[in-house]
Amino acid sequence: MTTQTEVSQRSGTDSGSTPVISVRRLWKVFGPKAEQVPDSEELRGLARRELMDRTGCTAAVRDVHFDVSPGEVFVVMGLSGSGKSTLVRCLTRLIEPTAGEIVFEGENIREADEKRLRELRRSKFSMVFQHFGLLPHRRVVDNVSFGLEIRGMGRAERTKRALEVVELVGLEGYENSFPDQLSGGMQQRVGLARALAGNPDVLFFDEPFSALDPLIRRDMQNEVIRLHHEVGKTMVFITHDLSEALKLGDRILIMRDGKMVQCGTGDELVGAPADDYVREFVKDVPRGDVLTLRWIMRPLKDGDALDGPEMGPDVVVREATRAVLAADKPVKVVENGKLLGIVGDDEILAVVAGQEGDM
Ligand SMILES: Nc1ncnc2c1ncn2[C@@H]1O[C@H](COP(=O)(O)OP(=O)(O)OP(=O)(O)O)[C@@H](O)[C@H]1O
Repeated sequence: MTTQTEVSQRSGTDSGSTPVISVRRLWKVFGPKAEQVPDSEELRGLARRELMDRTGCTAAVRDVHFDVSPGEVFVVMGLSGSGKSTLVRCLTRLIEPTAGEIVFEGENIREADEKRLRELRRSKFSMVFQHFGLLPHRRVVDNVSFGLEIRGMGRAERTKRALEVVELVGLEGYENSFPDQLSGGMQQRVGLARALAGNPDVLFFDEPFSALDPLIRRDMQNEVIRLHHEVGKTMVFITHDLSEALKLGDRILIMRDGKMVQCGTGDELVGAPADDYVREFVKDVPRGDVLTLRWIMRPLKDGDALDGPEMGPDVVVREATRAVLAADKPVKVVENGKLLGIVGDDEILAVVAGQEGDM
């Protein structure tokens, strides 16, 4: 079994690359004299209700810190009111943070003046919201090129770029339609195309698919995965849906009452939930779909046969099940030539049986 220390080592500053976004001690407090809350040892620790009674303030984001690596899909998840939207809006200063540090590509965003912020929002960030915000009197291609027009790009060039991204999001043939002639899923594709048109460094998604029917929603999730493979953008994605978070996120930050409860990969959340809140979130997740062999392997024992097949520690249990059960010797879990542990029928069946027990 992977230990807690190994987990926190793996979920620390990850790949070692310079983060695109680095957040430290971030606070957003709404209410009178908000700035006194993060500075006061006494007020900082108060629960929501008490803080409201004492100061009239709500701490929507409390002392949050994380890094987002280049090309990562970073998901912020939590129940309604946990502070997800406020947190993500603070990153681009659509909401002004109360305290803390936000560094974007080496630049302290909190020090940016209005002009610089406008530049950043035009050229580096894009947002996709649940409400598409499309301009009803403009055709798809003109909706998509709208941001480029504001930047002062000429008609021919912006139309060319818009047509490229319209094709990228699978809307070829609908360039000249008006938004109200499109389904919800297609309108959200226009929203995606519009966000991609300016070739931003980071895409922010605020619950973009919550209003869509489940099947369309699944299509759009697959679309984001496909686009991520194709364009490799860094993405910050808000959702309150764990299955969406697990499907899309390289890492997931779980929030509760403005605080970060846990930040890690899907298998870390499912394999080592930080507390009962996270445990409750992940309790219905089919463990075999998320956990990897690293989580279920056991140490080598005297008498173990060592001539079984080899697999990597990051193979998902579901994908390994057939091969492990078919082998007449236990599978050796090997990483960089080093034997990490053993997985046999018992380890696999414990996960599969656990899953059945949960259903
Ligand atoms: N402008 C505001 N003034 C006062 N309180 C606010 C304001 N905006 C948000 N809040 C409070 O901050 C907390 C976090 O809200 P936020 O909208 O960020 O949560 P959320 O997790 O995004 O929720 P949802 O999923 O419902 O959008 C809530 O208690 C909310 O009432």
